[in-house]
Amino acid sequence: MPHEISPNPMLFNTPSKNSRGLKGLNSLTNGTEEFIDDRELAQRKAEAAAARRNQAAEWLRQMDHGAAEVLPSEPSEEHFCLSLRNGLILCNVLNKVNPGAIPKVVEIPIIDTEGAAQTAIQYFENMRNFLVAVGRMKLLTFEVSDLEKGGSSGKVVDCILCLKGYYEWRESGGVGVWKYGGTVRISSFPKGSPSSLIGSESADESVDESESSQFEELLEYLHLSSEVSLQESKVSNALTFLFDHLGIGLLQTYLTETNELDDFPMNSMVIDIVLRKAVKDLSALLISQGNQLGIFLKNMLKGNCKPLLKHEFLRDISNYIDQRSGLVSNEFSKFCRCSGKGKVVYHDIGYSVDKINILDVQQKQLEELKASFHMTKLEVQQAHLTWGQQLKKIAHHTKDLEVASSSYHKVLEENRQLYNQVQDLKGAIRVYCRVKPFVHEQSDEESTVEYIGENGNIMIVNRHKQGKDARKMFTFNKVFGGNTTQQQIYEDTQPLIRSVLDGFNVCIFAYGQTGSGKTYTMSGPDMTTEDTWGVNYRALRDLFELSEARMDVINYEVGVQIIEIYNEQVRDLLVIDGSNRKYPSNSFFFFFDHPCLLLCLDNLHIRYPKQFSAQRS
Ligand SMILES: Nc1ncnc2c1ncn2[C@@H]1O[C@H](COP(=O)(O)OP(=O)(O)OP(=O)(O)O)[C@@H](O)[C@H]1O
Repeated sequence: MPHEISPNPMLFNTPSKNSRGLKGLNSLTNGTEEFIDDRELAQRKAEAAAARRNQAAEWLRQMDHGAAEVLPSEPSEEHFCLSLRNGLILCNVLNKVNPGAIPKVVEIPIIDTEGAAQTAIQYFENMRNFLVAVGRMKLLTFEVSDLEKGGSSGKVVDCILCLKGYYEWRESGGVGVWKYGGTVRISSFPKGSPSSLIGSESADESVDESESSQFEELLEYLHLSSEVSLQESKVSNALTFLFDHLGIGLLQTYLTETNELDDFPMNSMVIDIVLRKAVKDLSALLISQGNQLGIFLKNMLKGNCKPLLKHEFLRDISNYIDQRSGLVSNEFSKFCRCSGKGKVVYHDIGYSVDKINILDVQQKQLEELKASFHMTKLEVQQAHLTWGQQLKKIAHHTKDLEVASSSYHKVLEENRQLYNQVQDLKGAIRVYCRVKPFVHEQSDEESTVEYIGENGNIMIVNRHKQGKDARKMFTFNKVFGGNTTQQQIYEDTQPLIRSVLDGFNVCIFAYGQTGSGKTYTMSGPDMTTEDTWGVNYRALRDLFELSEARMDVINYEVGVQIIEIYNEQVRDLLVIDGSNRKYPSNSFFFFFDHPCLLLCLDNLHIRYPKQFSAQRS
């Protein structure tokens, strides 16, 4: 399949009014800027489009009789699309260009009951067959909707001109390169310079006739041999590459511009100016190349060089073209992109200096961000390292704690045993005496307590007796005087509560005559005031506090039973059913399955049962 040159109308199909021949292009290289307004630009574009459409229509008319009937030589855009919409002309022409490309063309639409819809489907089949065939031939194609109102008729025109170019190329023997809208021939080199490759319309008519005839002689000499076609093809390929490269470069530059900066003036005038400037520079380069090649060839024809054989001549031309292609390619690369860093340069586009600065600033910021990212990464790595070390330390400490904890439990057990041994040594049964102070109305009376010793002795005096019988000494574990506080009373009992939680039974009760202060000592005068709490409350408070403190080690269950012993009758005070409250027998035994704290809440006028014991297990 032949090589096709990119059909960008902005670059390659400059309308004749605005087209520039050799001299016109030269005049653009003097650095003067030419500006046109949007209106003029639009007008030029419309003219160019109409010219191309007319060219396409004319060719279709030549190729197909049917087209000559329905399609005028200068149709309006609407008429043009309308005439082609049924696909009939296009299919017929394509079958002429490439016989058998579309085997079945719907010539006369069948109008049946379903009417227009059916007709449209048949037309559509023509269009579809045409587009498929064109696509298969790797030619320019378009969408069916481009023939509808609002579609891009330019694409349809491109397709037809492309087909035309292909057809002409085939007709001329299918050698070398081709492009629609203008054939590429070696004869166009000297006459129109390489700029003629841009489009057939751009040939400079003012070229010297004598020069032209000299080149015709040259062509004669070369006999349009296949070698010439090969060189022609090489030149065209090189130029095509350059055009493509330029186009992509421009597009990239433009997109980079518009993406980076929101305020880029995106109007068609600016784009047109940029493209025109690019085309101008490209054309200048091509002219320069063409001139040099022209001079080279002229010199050869005039005999300035020594006579060459045909193959030497071809070799020299080939070398020359290779060399120049490389140079031009470098120029365009420089134009579009900086080599190396892929940074876009704008020295050929004056309006973007500010944007370069912005890009530089952004580049700088990016580098700063990279540096800070690098720093953060290092910090994270450092933190990771430190955490790792700390984790190791913690693991080490945890092991130490495990060891310490196991030895702590051993020590605790030892401590428990020693503690309870101390309690044992203090006495399994301890009897304390508390002297009741005089209450208000008794304040004038004389106390019978004559002496209270530190070792638990108390001396009682009977003032009604004389001599030896008047004084009696009693010994207890400890004697508490009349001004002893509730806390002091409890202090000697407190260690026994811990023993209960260590698995020992403890019984605490008060004994004494009526009004001697049993209730006062065991319960206290005022339950609501903690300072006056008696032994019972304090013992229970410690019991719960201790069991709570040991919660992590031991789970204690605390149960309560409250009984009343009165008149040798035992009653369970927590039984709701009154009939069962009494215990069946008069005798009452305490059986301690579990460590027990027996507290006497109130009077214990004991004649206490022989079996009663509060022995420690
Ligand atoms: N240590 C004390 N200090 C001050 N007041 C006391 C003391 N001991 C007892 N009392 C007072 O003596 C009175 C009798 O005390 P309490 O009721 O405790 O005696 P009791 O032995 O329980 O009597 P009963 O056997 O009749 O129940 C109460 O008013 C009490 O407040």
